[in-house]
Order: sequence, then structure tokens, then C-alpha cells
Amino acid sequence: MAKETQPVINKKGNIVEISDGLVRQKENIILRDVNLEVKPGEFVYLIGRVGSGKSSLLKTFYGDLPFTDGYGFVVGYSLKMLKNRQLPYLRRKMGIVFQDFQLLTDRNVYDNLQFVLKATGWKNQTDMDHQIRDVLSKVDMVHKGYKMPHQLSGGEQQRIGIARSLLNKPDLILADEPTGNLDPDTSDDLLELLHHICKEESKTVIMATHNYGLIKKFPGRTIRCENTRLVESAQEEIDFDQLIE
Ligand SMILES: Nc1ncnc2c1ncn2[C@@H]1O[C@H](COP(=O)(O)OP(=O)(O)OP(=O)(O)O)[C@@H](O)[C@H]1O
Repeated sequence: MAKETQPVINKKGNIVEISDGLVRQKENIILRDVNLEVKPGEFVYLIGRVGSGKSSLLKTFYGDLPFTDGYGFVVGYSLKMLKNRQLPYLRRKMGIVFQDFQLLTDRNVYDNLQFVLKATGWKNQTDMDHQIRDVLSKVDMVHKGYKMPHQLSGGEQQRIGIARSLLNKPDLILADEPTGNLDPDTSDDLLELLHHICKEESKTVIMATHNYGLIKKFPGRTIRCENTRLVESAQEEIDFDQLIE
């Protein structure tokens, strides 16, 4: 796959910028008047009640939902002008982490990672070996490459999910409820890892979560989806109890 060389930030220095945007699921408007600016290296939490639009917003960022109104810029791409053929390039610049890990169950960790590399155009075996080792070491799983997904704990599977998200050296990580299937201690470890990757690897992270305990433990910029709008306020002003479903 050819390299795309346009800068991942826009003229205002944002890696993500939406102004006057709409987020839709078919004919339904999920979020309106969406205004959001994210600088490289930020860690942003996206919160809100069930069905408030967190996943829809993330899907809009990775081109899974069309962006039809307003200005939308993500990692160098205009969301409005996005062509189908550009989707693989956009998605190479971002890593996506899902709640349910989404590992291929019929192959081991190494082959899961190699599958993604091959699908995104990597050919040289030595380069692939090196890259797989590198991402596994970032999540402290370098000796688990031979394991099948079912031989790993939930926390370990999510570490592999994060390793997979790092394979193409993305600038942005989108994590949709990444701790949703993990127990509290494992969730803490995972958040520590994501914050570490944000800081040490200079990645931008946008994470949707219901786990407000985690936000209190690992503070960060917090944006709410509320009544079809995005609302931002200082963390100490958020009444998390109001948000519990
Ligand atoms: N594939 C779809 N087709 C039509 N409507 C959808 C689809 N997926 C989600 N929706 C609707 O869009 C709205 C927002 O859903 P979304 O999944 O973005 O919310 P969420 O905040 O991520 O919720 P949760 O916390 O449960 O993950 C909901 O009303 C939902 O029913």
C-alpha cells in the first residue's frame, strides 16, 4: 500500500476537528452542532448515557458513518470528502480498540497480528516479525505470541487488541469502551497502559467509557454526549451520578 504523506494535523494544529457537525445513523440525527478540537497527544474521555452517541461519534471518525454536514477533519483527512478508496489509508493512521477485543479465534496472537499487517500491505517477513515484537513489547506481552486467544485472560486479550491497534504506528487511538468486559483491577491496568502509550509514544487517545471510577482515578479531558449535543466541562463539575443508567 502506498504511503500517504499529508500532515496529520490541520492548520490550527488539531489532529481531530469537527465544527458544526452532524452525526447520523441513517435518517436519525444522533448528535448535532458538534464542535470538537483535539490536539496531538491529548487523552480525551467520551462519556454519556447508553445510546447517547459515543460509538456513533467514534464511527464517524473512522469513516464507518458518513459525515455530511459541517467541517470534519481527522488525522489528515476531510471526513466530508472521504472516498471509499481512502478508508484503508485513514484507518492506517488510527488504531481502533473494541470492547469485545475482536481477535480472530482460529489463530494465535502472532498470526492475529501478522494477518493485520499483511492486510495493510506489509510484505517483508523480517519487518513484520520486528513490528509484531515491538507492539507486543509495548503491551508487555512479548512472550505470549504463540498463545491462542482462548488461552488468554480478558485483560491479556485486550492488551493484544491494543498491540494490534499500534501495528501501523497510528497517530490516533480510538477506544470504544475498552474496559467494558474487564474486572476493576484489570481495567485499572489497562488504563495505565493506555495513558502510558499516550504519553510515551505521543499518541492521541479518544476513549468512550461508562466507567466513571476510572476517570476519577486517571483524570483527563472529559466530553459528554448529552441530549444530542457534545458538552465539555471541567471534570470536577461533572455530576457522574447523573450519568449512571
Ligand atoms: N446501526 C444502527 N442503525 C440505526 N441506529 C443505530 C445504529 N446503531 C446505533 N443506533 C442508534 O444510535 C443512537 C446512539 O447509539 P450509540 O451506539 O452511538 O450510543 P452509545 O452512547 O455508544 O451507547 P452505549 O453506551 O450503549 O455504547 C442510539 O439511539 C442507537 O439506537
